[in-house]
Amino acid sequence: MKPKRVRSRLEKQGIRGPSPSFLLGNISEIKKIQHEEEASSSIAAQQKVGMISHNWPPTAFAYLEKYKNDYGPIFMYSAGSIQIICITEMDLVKEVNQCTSLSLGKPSYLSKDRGPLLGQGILASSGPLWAHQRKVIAPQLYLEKVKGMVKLMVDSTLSLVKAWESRIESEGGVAEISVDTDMKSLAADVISRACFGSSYSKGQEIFSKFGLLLEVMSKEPVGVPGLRYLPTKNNREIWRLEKEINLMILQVVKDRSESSCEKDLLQMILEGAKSCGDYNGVPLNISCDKFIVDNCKNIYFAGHETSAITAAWSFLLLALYPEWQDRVRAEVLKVCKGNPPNSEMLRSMKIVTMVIQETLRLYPPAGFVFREALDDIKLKDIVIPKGMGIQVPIPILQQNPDLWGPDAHQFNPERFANGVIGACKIPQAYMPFGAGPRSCAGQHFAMAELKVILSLLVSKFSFSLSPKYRHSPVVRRILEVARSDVHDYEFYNRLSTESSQDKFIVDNCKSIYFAGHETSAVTTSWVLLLLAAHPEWQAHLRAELLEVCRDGYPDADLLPNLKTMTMVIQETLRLYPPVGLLPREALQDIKFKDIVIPKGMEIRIPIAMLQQDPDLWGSDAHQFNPERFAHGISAACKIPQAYMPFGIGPRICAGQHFAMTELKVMLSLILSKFCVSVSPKYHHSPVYRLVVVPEHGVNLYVTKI
Ligand code: HEM
Repeated sequence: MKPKRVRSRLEKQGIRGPSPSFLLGNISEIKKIQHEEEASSSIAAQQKVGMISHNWPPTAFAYLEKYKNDYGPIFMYSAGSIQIICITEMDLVKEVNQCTSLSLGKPSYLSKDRGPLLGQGILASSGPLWAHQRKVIAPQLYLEKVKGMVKLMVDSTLSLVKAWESRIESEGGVAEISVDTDMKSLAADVISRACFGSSYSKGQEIFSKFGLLLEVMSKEPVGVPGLRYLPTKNNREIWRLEKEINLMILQVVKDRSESSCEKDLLQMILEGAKSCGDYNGVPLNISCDKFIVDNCKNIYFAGHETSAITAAWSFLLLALYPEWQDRVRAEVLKVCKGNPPNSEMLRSMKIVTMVIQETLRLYPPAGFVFREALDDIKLKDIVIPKGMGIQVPIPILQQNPDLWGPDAHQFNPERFANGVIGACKIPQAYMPFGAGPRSCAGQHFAMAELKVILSLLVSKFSFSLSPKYRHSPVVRRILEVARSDVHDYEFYNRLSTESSQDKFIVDNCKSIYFAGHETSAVTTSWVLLLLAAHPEWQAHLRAELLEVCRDGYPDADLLPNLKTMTMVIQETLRLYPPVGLLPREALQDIKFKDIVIPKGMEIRIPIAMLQQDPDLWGSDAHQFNPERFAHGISAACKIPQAYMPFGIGPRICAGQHFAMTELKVMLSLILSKFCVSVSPKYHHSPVYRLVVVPEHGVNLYVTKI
């Protein structure tokens, strides 16, 4: 049904929402609301004075808060071609959760726009195909089966315990550990063992590629018509990874003999694939191979990052609330008596359970329960038209003070002492694992895994917060409908509007920060990378520094004598100019040479291309050769005006002397103390994101001289 008709049917029933624009719907507006909120977020403000607030949903979902205030607890909005009704009213939430009709399915964009990740597996499918998959997969994750998997969870966690023990010892008793990274590897190990049994190392390889696919796909918005078919660089990478992953999974299946007695999740998917022809006589239209591949990917997707991030949040909260850390440790010691936990012990851990429940309330990994009306469907007294997406925002409901009391934004596991029913006025508002027939099939698995991880690590280690930690929960929009990128447009718009005095001050502070921050930072990184790749120039520079500065630091008088340094920076700025394009707009008709450029036309000068044009710079234009600047810019290039890393003309960078001084000071201090070489992890991929940046960062080996 056409979006306009769908909306008008809901409008007639009193449901309102912002008017959508053609093609993008409310995507641009949503993006703007988010930008504004994130810039002035109270979380950021509190962070500055060293406080951590758990009330993050109003920032991460600022657009939903705004629409809720403007249009009431049930409202609609539009994300590209997708029409969505968002429900925060509990009576209707309950109806959605209790609805068992197959007419309420998963949004079709999940298997379309997110096809390479989810395909038609259990997470994304609907109707009889989902019902068949649920019947195959869910029983394998029931409590009884999970009991048999506790040992593999313990084995994985004990490997991490060993690794942390030796690290802490080598670092003198205290180590600063990036817990979220380690939790990701641990959860990947657990799910690989559970899914692939004895072939789990192959599984790990597959899933590490899947992690890459996830990362590439998180850059792609959903809901923008036709986008997934375009052969963009990102899409081509997605297609390549998808093909590789699918082939690798099928190879593991092929290697597994017919008579395999494995009891892992893959085996049960293989069994299920044998009967994937029909469900109660309804043909399912899915090949065996696709059934297997998509469900392997779904289980990994559903069960990896969710558990990893929950474990990481739990440790953060325990570090923030040492009294709860002590209570967890005391309980584990009492229950396990120094032994690794088994399923019986896990069942007796009340405090650990409460801490996990409270963590999942404040930081639920899934932002929404998503559904789609596959037919017109009546929920309470609202008929939701076929094709409408339905969203229930989990974090907003789980921190609603009307439901949870005045301490709704605080960490207080005690509220779960008498279970979920004792914790919340309407217990159905607690839904970290979703609700109803489509609730998380792996929740017993996840709870067991989290209890194993927490109990083992808290009994062996004590956690406190590193001063480097910055609290900034964000929503990675993998499954949520997206907002397209209008960043460049907004940036230039903001620079050109000056009205009040305050605005003048605020906008110019922001402009100076924007203009002077990332540009200098990224140039320093590129210089260091180029010097790491060209050790002969690194040696020249170091010799110059010794000669000019002796053992001292460079001061204003010495800096002009650093000739080699200037050449190296100039050559870096030629090859990697942070500002790749110079934009202008004709505010009136304007004549250049014999071309009249009409008012309103944007003009772009591609700096990066001009600075590597062999006709201007010679046959070594693409090579790093600072020598070309030995006699200044005019000798380096046939037409010196083609060198414009700082722009050109009356609008040339006002901070170029500041930048050159900053670069020289930073580089001379770094290089006089350290030697750099390229790490094998470095992957060269310069990309243009407002400034030209190394896509995967710059990994260097740094050794002290
Ligand atoms: C803390 C950890 C986890 C959280 C918070 C979580 C949360 C969720 C949520 C919110 C859903 C969607 C429910 C709905 O739409 O109503 C879901 C679905 C699902 N989860 Fe989990 N999950 C976790 C771990 C796991 C694990 C470890 C596995 C597998 C081993 C798993 C397997 C699944 C599956 C198969 C589904 C699809 C169910 C269906 O559509 O029928 N999850 N999960």
